[in-house]
Amino acid sequence: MHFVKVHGLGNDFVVVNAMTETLPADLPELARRVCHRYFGIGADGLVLLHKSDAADLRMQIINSDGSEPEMCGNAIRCVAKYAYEQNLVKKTKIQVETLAGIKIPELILENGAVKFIRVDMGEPILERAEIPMRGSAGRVLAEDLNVGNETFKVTAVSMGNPHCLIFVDEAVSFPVSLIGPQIEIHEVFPRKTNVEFIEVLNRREVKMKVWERGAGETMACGTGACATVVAAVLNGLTERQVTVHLTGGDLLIEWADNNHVYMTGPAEEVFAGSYKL
Ligand SMILES: N[C@@H](CCC[C@H](N)C(=O)O)C(=O)O
Repeated sequence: MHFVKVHGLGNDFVVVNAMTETLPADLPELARRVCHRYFGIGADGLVLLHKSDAADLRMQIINSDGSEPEMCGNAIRCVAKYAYEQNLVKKTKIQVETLAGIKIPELILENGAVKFIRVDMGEPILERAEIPMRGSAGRVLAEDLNVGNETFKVTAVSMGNPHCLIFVDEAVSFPVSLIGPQIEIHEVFPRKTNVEFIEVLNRREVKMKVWERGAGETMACGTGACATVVAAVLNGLTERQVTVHLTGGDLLIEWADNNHVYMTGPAEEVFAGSYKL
């Protein structure tokens, strides 16, 4: 199976063109195998490119634990760059079908090369039941969540996939890998959740650490950065255009007046190879 290893700010993926490669039937098992850091290629997720009847192509992502999320912000930037450079599409504004609907990455070129990708991530979902999160109807804003013997103030936002956002005094020293997995599988999130720990630096900059559903702590999360800014605005903490500093680098996020969230950041191809099925 031919693949390309890519990353968006260290959030890394194995990309396979499923339009030309023959894949085994058990895709969750394939994802677990190729993503394994010691016995496989090593990645946070497996990304498959398919033909689409509704868009230029369809992106399917499978987390390293074999679960299938609705959307991935860092992967979609990598996919857009790959599709353009491999001539799978011959335009700079690409429609990509995902389980969270059609998203639109736009390539920003410098001297003919892709420098950044700006993605129209669509509208955030704020209604509790649609995130989904259990409890009475309405938005989830700075609401108490009991985790073990601690209580956190959480805000919940879906960018197609669920995010539980917590503002903390210091992101870098926060015990992400202790608290993150407990919230990921908390009973109030019926489809589990991604968890973000956010330190507000000023009204235009935040630091964020993430525990991802199905992948654990990663160096960056694109949908998580978008959800972070939506949560920060809703809590009155930042402006609508914010630089999100992640472990792997920065994303510029704008929650625009048309209610769409725009994410701008890089994508890199690291190497290509073939994997023995
Ligand atoms: N890293 C991604 C999100 C990948 C999916 C996530 N783990 C989930 O299960 O929702 C991003 O950049 O958005």
